[in-house]
Amino acid sequence: MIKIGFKDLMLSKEILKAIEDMGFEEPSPIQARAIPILMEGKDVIGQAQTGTGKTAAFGIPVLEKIKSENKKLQALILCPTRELAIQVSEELRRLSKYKNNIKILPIYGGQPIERQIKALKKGIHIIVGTPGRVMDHMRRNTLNMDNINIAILDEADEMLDMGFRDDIEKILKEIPKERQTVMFSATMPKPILELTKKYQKNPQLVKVVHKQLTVPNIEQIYFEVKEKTKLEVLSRLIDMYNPKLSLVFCNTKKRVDELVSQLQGRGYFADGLHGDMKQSQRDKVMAKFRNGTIEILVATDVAARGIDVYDVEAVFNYDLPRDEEYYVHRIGRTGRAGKAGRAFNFVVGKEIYKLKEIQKYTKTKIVRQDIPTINDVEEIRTNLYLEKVKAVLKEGNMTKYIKYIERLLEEDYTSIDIAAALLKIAMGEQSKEDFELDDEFENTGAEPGMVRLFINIGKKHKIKAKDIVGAIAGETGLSGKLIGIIDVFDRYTFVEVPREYAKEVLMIMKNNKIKGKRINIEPANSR
Ligand SMILES: Nc1ncnc2c1ncn2[C@@H]1O[C@H](COP(=O)(O)OP(=O)(O)OP(=O)(O)O)[C@@H](O)[C@H]1O
Ligand SMILES: [Mg+2]
Repeated sequence: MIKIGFKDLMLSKEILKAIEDMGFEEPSPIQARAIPILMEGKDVIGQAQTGTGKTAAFGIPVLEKIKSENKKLQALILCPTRELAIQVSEELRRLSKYKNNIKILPIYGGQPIERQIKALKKGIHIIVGTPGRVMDHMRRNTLNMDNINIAILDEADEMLDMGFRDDIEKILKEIPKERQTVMFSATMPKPILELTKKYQKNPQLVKVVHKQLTVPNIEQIYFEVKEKTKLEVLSRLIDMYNPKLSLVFCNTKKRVDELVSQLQGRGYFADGLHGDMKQSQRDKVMAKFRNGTIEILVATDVAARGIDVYDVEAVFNYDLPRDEEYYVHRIGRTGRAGKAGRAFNFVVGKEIYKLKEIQKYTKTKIVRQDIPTINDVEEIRTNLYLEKVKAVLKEGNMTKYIKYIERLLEEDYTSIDIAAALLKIAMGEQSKEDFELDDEFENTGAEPGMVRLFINIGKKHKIKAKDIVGAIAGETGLSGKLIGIIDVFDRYTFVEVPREYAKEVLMIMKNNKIKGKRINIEPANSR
């Protein structure tokens, strides 16, 4: 088969330049096949696996079709969630970098409608919106749909599903009939294909066929767990694999909130995303996740469709999804654009049958693994350190350090003992086992095995419990789950840490700052 390049797709030089800036070397299969058909003006049903560039597959032809000198609205893209509407409009902005007179506007609920109306008045060529808000504008007559000649439904199956179907129908009825109608998704359940007949004219089915519905570069694993142990298993997996970013799916908003506070309590940088949150809050969380301030995003299925965040290395189905399609979309948040990813599934009791259904539907094998023991976590952690040591050895450049080690060798220590001692320090484990209890740690009122530390955080602080736990975990290198928080009171708080770590925490945190504020920390018995 001849490889098609972007240059073969009859694109304008502005688009080709933007594609190059974005680092796309060659079109993905769905792009190579769908772009020419869309450029011809035909209706398309496009299906291809998650993370394979469907956005640009419809985005590039849309941008090429816009006549920017005409200040009228010419294209409408509908997306199921606000986060996706924002993301798609960002991708279009990047693609239109050198066609900078094309105006693109995302419109979604939660944002003040007046602001959107004002922006619309300036002349917008492409709208990327959620059905609800687009309907809102239609009712207010703030959208002139008369010149739209292409309508795109991203995540078409989800959008046509239940709740949105009426809205979509009303919106499409407002758009002139001689339009192009396009639908894209990674899944196209049969009943939905039948529905498209109603909206599309002689649609071309562009399906990038694969045996599996999910991408092969995602390693898929399941664990048989008890409901009670899910949190512990999740923590161990995160400690073990140390993914840059993780996405954890729960089935309800309540479960999301619960898990977020449990993870924060264990010192992880976690936050939640679900439909009950205010838009501004949702935007903040997404932005923090994209820039890595939040490392674990716990979400309902609002984050399952279309969301493209670069460093998501692991997806957890903390609760198995209710239907098979959602499995495909959820795990598809990792392993995007050819990168590797891992998907972990927690299976409780009879849910194993559900998992079998999922495997049948996706035509993939999800491999069973034993729950990692604390020793496994330790083993993997150690391996990570040893890998680091090897990397430094490979780099060389150690003359300076060799000199120091020679001093110890002269004192009759063996090199193997010295190396072991250094590793112990590097792994933050020095003096743990032979730690002697000082009197100051007696009677602090903590749980058995723990020591309570008093922290004075001063007046008018904006420090939250999770900041404190997070800072202690970060500064001391102790995994956050070893530290418990009691509560943040007016000017002070207590934390509980395991006895063997108390001295170390105290030493490191003395004169330390949390959120830029100097804290005062001491054993709680002196209170
Ligand atoms: N030709 C290409 N070469 C390299 N990267 C690409 C190419 N096309 C798109 N990408 C990048 O791949 C990532 C995934 O693309 P996109 O979000 O469009 O996937 P999708 O097919 O819509 O997935 P989903 O089904 O999850 O919505 C994006 O970061 C995008 O910028
Ligand atoms: Mg997409």
